[in-house]
Amino acid sequence: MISVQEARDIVLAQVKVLGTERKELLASLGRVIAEDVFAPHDVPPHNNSAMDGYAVRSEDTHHASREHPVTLNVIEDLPAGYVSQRYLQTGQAIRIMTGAPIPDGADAVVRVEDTLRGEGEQVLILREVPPLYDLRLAGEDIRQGDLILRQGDLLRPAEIGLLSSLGRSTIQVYQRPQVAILSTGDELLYIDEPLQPGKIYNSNSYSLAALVLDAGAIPIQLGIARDTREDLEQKFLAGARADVIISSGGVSVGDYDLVKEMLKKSGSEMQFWKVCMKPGKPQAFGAIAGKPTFGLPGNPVSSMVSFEVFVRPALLKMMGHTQIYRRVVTATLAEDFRKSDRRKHFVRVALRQENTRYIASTTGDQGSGILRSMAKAKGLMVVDEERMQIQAGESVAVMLLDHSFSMSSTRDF
Ligand SMILES: Nc1nc2c(c(=O)[nH]1)N[C@H]1C(S)=C(S)[C@@H](COP(=O)(O)OP(=O)(O)OC[C@H]3O[C@@H](n4cnc5c(N)ncnc54)[C@H](O)[C@@H]3O)O[C@H]1N2
Ligand code: MOO
Repeated sequence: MISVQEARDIVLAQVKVLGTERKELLASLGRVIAEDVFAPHDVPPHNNSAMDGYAVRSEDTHHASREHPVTLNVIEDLPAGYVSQRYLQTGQAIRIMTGAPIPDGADAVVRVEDTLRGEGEQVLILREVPPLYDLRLAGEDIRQGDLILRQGDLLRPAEIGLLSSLGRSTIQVYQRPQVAILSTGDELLYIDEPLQPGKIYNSNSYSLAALVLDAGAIPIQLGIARDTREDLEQKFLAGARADVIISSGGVSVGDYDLVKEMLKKSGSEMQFWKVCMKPGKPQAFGAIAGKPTFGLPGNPVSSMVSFEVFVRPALLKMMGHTQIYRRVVTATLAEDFRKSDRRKHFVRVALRQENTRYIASTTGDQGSGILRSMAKAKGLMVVDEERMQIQAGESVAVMLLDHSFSMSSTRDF
């Protein structure tokens, strides 16, 4: 048997980072940027007002107070988006809106709450302001020439906002792999067919496609290959048009596990593994027509767990991510746990938080066909090969299955 670590090293050594493409800014959300971005100009591009109020010469406000206001002549009304053509002289003010460029001659803003309208075009200043008061200086966010984003950075909503503040409408990002998903087995039905004796619905195709989407890649559901050499061969070769192929089923020792045979024969470079893990012991990995191919086990939970352990990191690597693993946290196990073999176990657990600690409890029957226990799980407790039992209260490592939905909470701050 090969260890999980060895298997993962082989997988990650085989898959390569994909090429890059130019995307419209919003469509790049969640992607990894493939260029260094330098600021073409300052942000904000001009000194501007932080408040609605009056642009003034700060020296004009000396000793101004509610009891002894200073009167200034309002020479202009300046909304955001317009540049004043006037030069502010002593004794003058310009009514200014938040974001409007500071007129030449002015060096501070008095917010409207600290003023009163005077006679005609006059304003009463009710407080003294120092130079630069309520000004936002050009370049205080970003300086022209600054390195703003580096190749390899993840584009989250804040990065999208930042790039748009620089006037970038498109951006170079790493491509997303197309992932062909093939289910094998004569027992499988399409989900819109009526249930028949001896048959089950092809659920793996959907859980795997959803995992692919959730990882940011593009699933292509190839449907069901029947347990015949011809059908398998044809479907696998169709899959090779994608960047990655995933199959489920047909990798163990059953009489009908033709996938194995077919792949060995077709000159594809597949290795069949018994990986020292539970679930997910029988697996295959290699290449068909040069495309990385994962032969995942058929059991519904096993295929999802194997995806988490091997496929997801590989897809993230292909998309240029540098952080390719799920977050692992330390939790306290709420119950006793016992193992009967020396494999690395991935145990479905629910998680709750008590003060600063995570408390993990198993989600019930851990059979590889019990998909409900996966639906209840917030994480996979990883129990190393040699650790045979864990007592309630001991610390364990939990890999979070933390796509955005399951990380939302009913608890507010
Ligand atoms: N004699 C042995 N039998 C089995 C072993 C073993 O070591 N010796 N390993 C077991 C384990 S563990 C697993 S995991 C499975 C893996 O087998 P296969 O990859 O060949 O998968 P299948 O036999 O085709 O199916 C297993 C199970 O999963 C259901 N299945 C398959 N595809 C789908 C699908 N697309 N959607 C929903 N469910 C699916 C299938 O009906 C079977 O019940 O082998 C064990 N046997
Ligand atoms: O190796 Mo199987 O995946 O335990 O169900």
